[in-house]
Amino acid sequence: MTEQRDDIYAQQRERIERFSFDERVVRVFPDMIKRSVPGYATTIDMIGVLAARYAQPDTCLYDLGCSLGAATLAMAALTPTDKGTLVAVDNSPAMIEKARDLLRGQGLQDRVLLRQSDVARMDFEPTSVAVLNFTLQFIPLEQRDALIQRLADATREGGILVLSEKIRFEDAAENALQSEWHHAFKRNNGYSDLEISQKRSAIEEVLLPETLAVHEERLRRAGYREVRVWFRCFNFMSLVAVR
Ligand SMILES: Nc1ncnc2c1ncn2[C@@H]1O[C@H](C[S@+](CC[C@H]([NH3+])C(=O)[O-])CC(=O)[O-])[C@@H](O)[C@H]1O
Ligand SMILES: O=C(O)C(=O)Cc1ccccc1
Repeated sequence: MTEQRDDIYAQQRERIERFSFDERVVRVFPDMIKRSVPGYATTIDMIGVLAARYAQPDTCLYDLGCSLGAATLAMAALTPTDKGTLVAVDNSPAMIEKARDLLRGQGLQDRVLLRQSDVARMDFEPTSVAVLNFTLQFIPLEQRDALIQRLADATREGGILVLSEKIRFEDAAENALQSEWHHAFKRNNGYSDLEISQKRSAIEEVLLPETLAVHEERLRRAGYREVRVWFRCFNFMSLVAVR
């Protein structure tokens, strides 16, 4: 399949609408995320590695906010079929529709349960590996504590949550510098200043980054015993929290 280039914000727009995961975004999503999130491919590869290490039999392996199922594919490739049931969830109908085609193309339609659902409202079965790979950042702030608490409660002892997020820095100068580096990354990946600035307006009220300290504190409060940063690049990071 040829990947479609993301040119959604290339033309000057009169009005910038709130960013949403609609058909237009879905069509260019693999290109968009690769060119926008530093280290994205590494997070996907290591989710496979971590799933292989922490998956327990008779549990679910959750990919929450799965988009096109990249993390699910990585987990499926590295975990034996008897080590947990793969469950991939997203609330965007357009994402789910395309993810279903992609999973079928990989022969994984019977191995992966694909669900269209709001992860902040769903019930969790016992789990050993849960993944929120750049998803929590889109959940309303007031719903985040309860979601993480319900996930922690559903996680078996020794199980993990992989939490990847765009982060904010308390210190304004640090925040500005890290954002500037992120924009430099995007410019080097072929986005123009106009694209960068229009996309920034579109995601402003939709993607709400929190500080690393806020994430760590929430995870500890929910009952995760160990919380470790395993990856960081500019204002993007990924944590492993062990129950
Ligand atoms: N409340 C919600 N419930 C379910 N899904 C949601 C919700 N809010 C947003 N989403 C979904 O979360 C995904 C975020 S993208 C994740 C990348 C993927 N994890 C990947 O590893 O490729 C990250 C990004 O685009 O920066 C989208 O598919 C949304 O529809
Ligand atoms: O593009 C950006 O500036 C981001 O912060 C990441 C992103 C990636 C894909 C959808 C929305 C935000």
